[in-house]
Amino acid sequence: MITIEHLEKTFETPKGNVTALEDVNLSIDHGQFTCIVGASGCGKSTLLKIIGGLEPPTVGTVSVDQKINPEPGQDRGMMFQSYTLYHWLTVTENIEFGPKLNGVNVAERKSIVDHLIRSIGLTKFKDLYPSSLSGGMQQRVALARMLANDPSILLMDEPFGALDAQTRAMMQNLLLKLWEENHKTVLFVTHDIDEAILLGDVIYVMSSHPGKVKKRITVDIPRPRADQIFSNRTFGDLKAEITELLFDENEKNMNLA
Ligand SMILES: Nc1ncnc2c1ncn2[C@@H]1O[C@H](COP(=O)(O)OP(=O)(O)OP(=O)(O)O)[C@@H](O)[C@H]1O
Repeated sequence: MITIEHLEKTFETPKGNVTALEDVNLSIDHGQFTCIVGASGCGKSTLLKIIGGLEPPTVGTVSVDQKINPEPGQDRGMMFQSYTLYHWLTVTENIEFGPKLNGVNVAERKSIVDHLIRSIGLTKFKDLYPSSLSGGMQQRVALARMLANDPSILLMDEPFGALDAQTRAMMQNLLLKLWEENHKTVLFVTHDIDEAILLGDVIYVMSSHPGKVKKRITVDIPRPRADQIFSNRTFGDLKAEITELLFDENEKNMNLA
């Protein structure tokens, strides 16, 4: 569904060129849950923005459903670590914002919003504004707002990075539940190795300066995973492997600093 070939991204800055990504090649199947882990600055966000059409590649191609280097589109929903809800709109209005913009009629909008608000467990909070919600609740609304446009690809940039451990575990379970219902294609950036193994079918470990794919790892652990995964032997082996791969990158970053 997504194929990336020889992707390079160089930013021109007053201090010279910064090559964020170099010769990145990867391929993501329809319905696959793919995680990207890598040291800070290895180009994870840049990669997601290029796939989302928010940044053009310098060299190479991103093909999404056979469209080459596509502009931003409804087929790709994005979610970020920072809380990005419209603070002047209620929970309901935030979720129905996209469908309304797309001219979806009132009855259909209501059905989309009711279903999503139930899925994220915020029915009682539907008329509140974001400022009255906790961080975890805001991210649940952000998830619902992304899903309201029914994108086939979810591009998620450390969406749970700012949440406490318990809220994060709850969000991971919610995302897995929704993904198991509809099997959308997910590209999920995280710093958290446990999270990547819990969620991903495939993990790309990136190296930095410039960002490249260091290793593609298949997570061969049966689903559902949430309850038993931490005692799974494969989990331990994968965690040790990824930790070692990232340790080298963090060392490299420290030496560059
Ligand atoms: N708009 C920009 N202009 C100039 N340089 C940029 C720009 N965006 C990103 N970069 C540089 O590209 C590199 C990759 O940045 P990016 O934010 O993609 O990394 P990241 O892996 O997502 O980092 P983090 O994990 O810290 O969020 C960094 O060196 C960054 O400084």
